[in-house]
Amino acid sequence: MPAIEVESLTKEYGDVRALDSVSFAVESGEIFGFLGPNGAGKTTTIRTLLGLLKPTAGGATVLGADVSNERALVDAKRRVGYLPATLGFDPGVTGETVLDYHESMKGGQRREELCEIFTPPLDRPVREYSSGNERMLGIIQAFMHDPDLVILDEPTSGLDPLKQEEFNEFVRAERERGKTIFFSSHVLSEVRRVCDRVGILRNGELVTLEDVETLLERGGKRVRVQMDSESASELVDLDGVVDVTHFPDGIQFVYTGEYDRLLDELSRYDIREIDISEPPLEDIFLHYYGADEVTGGESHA
Ligand SMILES: Nc1ncnc2c1ncn2[C@@H]1O[C@H](COP(=O)(O)OP(=O)(O)OP(=O)(O)O)[C@@H](O)[C@H]1O
Repeated sequence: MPAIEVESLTKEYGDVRALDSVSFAVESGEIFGFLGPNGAGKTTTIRTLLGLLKPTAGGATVLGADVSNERALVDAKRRVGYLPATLGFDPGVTGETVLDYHESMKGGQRREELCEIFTPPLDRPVREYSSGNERMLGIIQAFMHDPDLVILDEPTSGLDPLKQEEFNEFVRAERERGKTIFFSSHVLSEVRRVCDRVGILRNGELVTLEDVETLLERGGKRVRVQMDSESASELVDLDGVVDVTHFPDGIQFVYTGEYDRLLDELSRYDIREIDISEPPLEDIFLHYYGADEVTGGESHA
């Protein structure tokens, strides 16, 4: 049984269609990346999975419970952890009190262990917390009852790079323990390091659903060649050459065709230097999002 199953899910807010017939499944024991620029519909999907919003059409199940069946969902949610994008802890109480409250609601068998990895100043009131400390408190809260499924909405926002990496390592270890992680993000590079599969949402529609390796393979290779400009302008006519940038000393492009064809073509020219590398994930996403939206999303990353 999949941990999450979403079937033709549509959600409208008045005239705004935030989700348009979205379908996907998250298998038990995987880290599933849920990606999209701001406003794509990620939070709407998560809030529907948690029973906080009613679908306009279609539906979903979480750990086998229909999200429209309140009673079944309440039972299932005991085995679910949730880290919202906006945390909203009471600013007047200490971190310790926040955790006591959550422990009394759902249990806290992993609380101590988590407080050693993620280290917010528990004796201080939340109003004195940096955004990174507040995020760490949220992470402890989401995992402390050892849930089978954890839903994370932009989990690393506010964390410094070192803590981000510790968090990513922690999440990978959770998968090894058989847990399922739903990882919503618009930080593209982090998804590559952590997730097994990704669903990409754009304007409320699921535009792709595949494993991260395939996504990268389909993205082709980035090729930077130092050569004279006349040869460079001939090279761009080769099938599979896209996203071309000309430089005074040569050319850079993404190549999505057969490698043999590229090597044959290159052998015809006088090449001073060549560098072939994986394109940044951001470039791959250009094909899914369109340039404006990637630029818009990046500024938040
Ligand atoms: N309560 C609401 N009323 C009206 N429109 C809403 C409401 N909540 C969200 N929307 C709209 O629905 C769309 C999807 O929003 P949603 O918050 O789900 O996107 P998101 O992918 O989570 O974005 P972000 O990364 O910025 O949080 C957006 O166009 C948003 O403006």
